[in-house]
Amino acid sequence: MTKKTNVTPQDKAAGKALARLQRDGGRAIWFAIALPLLSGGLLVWQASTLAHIIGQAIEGGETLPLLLPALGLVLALLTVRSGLSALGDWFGTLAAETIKRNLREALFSTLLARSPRDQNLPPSGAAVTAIVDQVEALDGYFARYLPASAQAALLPLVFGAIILPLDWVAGLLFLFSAPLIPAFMALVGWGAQAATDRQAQALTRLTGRFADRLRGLLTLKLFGREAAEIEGIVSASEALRRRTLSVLAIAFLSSAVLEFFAALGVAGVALYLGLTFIDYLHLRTSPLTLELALFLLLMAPEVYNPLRLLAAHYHDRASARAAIAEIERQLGELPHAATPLADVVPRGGRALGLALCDVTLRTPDGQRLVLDRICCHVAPGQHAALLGPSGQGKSTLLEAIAGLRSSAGEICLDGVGIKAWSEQDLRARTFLMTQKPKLLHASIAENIALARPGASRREIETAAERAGVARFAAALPAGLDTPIGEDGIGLSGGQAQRVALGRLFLRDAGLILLDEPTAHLDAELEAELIGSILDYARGRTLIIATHSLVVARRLDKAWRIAGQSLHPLALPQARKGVA
Ligand SMILES: Nc1ncnc2c1ncn2[C@@H]1O[C@H](COP(=O)(O)OP(=O)(O)OP(=O)(O)O)[C@@H](O)[C@H]1O
Repeated sequence: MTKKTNVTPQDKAAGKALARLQRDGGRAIWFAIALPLLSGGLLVWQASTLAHIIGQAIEGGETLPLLLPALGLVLALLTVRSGLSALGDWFGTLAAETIKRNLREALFSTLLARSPRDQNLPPSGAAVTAIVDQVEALDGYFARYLPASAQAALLPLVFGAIILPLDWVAGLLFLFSAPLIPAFMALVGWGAQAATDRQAQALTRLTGRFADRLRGLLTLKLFGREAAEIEGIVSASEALRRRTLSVLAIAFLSSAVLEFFAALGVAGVALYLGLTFIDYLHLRTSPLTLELALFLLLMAPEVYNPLRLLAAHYHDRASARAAIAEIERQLGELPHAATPLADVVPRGGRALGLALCDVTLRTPDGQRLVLDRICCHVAPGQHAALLGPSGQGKSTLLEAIAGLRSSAGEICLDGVGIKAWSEQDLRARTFLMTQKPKLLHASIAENIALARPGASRREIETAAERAGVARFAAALPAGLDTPIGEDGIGLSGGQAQRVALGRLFLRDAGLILLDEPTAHLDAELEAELIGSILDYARGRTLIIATHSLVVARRLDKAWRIAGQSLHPLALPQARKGVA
């Protein structure tokens, strides 16, 4: 088995990304780091005052009333330090929440800005894990690890430097033993990063598998594959369990190393003080007072405390680096800022003419040629049909015209290449209904209104009427307000198709692209809906991909896709408005 023994370029990149994200924490992160340091400074004052009180009470014979102001000071210091700690924690949480919120916004907006047909888009389960779980894994790094690492780097040295002039033996013991602890911890935790990386990947695999199988639940049930799938999920969970345990084993081992050395250091100081008091050791030039001995004893655990804190949060660093690597593996390089997105406002305007010149389209994976150097022209306001056997490229062509697929050659809308069209203008002026339009988990009315936010109830009802939705919605318990499940559960295939088609009538598109809009409908309903579509598309350009010659005959012209080419078809035209 190969073990990571060096800082890999991936680690370096993750470190840089974390440093960049840290800036999003603003001042809060600096307060989260500075307040515990201040509290650490006050600790020296508190310990020395307490040692003074006990020393004066036992060696100086001072009475309680005389010591009351000092006792009050200790109490005040305790209160202030607790306040500083709580405030530090609060700022740490605030900074971490701000960083996570900004990162989620940036990741999600960048994901939304990409084409849904992008070949490199991660599976939805993996994207959810990256944006929700992996971003959450950064919390401990900013809220706890960063303040703890600053305390571990500074406080033991400061405490050691304060103690050194008071007692050189204890000072040297602290100054030498404290740095040894992180060194040994680093040795023990050498493989921690690799183990945490493996754990993050196992989590993505498990969630990805879960999300995928949930979507295909019906298919699994129909083929009686539930037991096999449970086995698959159990083995993915088992892999995650093993990887989590190996991360925990490293964390426990490095904590044990720390505790061992810290206990040794405190015991060493106690032994040295005890032996000095009973005159076995004579390493000091001046006599050891009770006050000084108490101060040293009180400070001894505090020297190691910041290191203990660092050990407790050390895995947060490994988790954060693994999370960054996993996010970048799934979603690409971390975006610097959120991608500005604005909802498209549907716009009216004249019909858009379409011209294809030597257009070549490949499958999304780039492996196969779908259409080879095709040319055609649809005049503004003309209605055209795309026919052809299954799998020949009708959907691919419609999606390319809508700017969702990359293409070679020239696709021009209104005389302008679509690459020159802004995403906003393209969406505002075109309408594409895909073959499997997505319905959201919302009411029928809300699903239709998706096409025009702010549409009035009257407009939604008219759209529902035109799409043949109103007829079946009237029989539902809440009419158009009836909620539908994910993917149109609760509606028949043809009903779901009509709800999606209802969106067309809320847009004022200059180019309408419909992919088999009547695939699930009987002949009568098909004729009725095509009539409604043609009526609405008067004065607009319309292209319908269909297998139905009846539909194609009602349009102005038709092409047949076959053998990677586009062939004009002369069909006897049906009288407009008549099936
Ligand atoms: N994501 C993908 N990755 C690889 N190949 C794909 C992908 N999507 C589609 N294809 C391939 O592209 C070709 C064209 O598919 P397309 O969906 O455009 O055909 P179609 O004519 O619309 O078919 P149908 O009439 O069945 O809807 C098919 O051979 C299909 O296998």
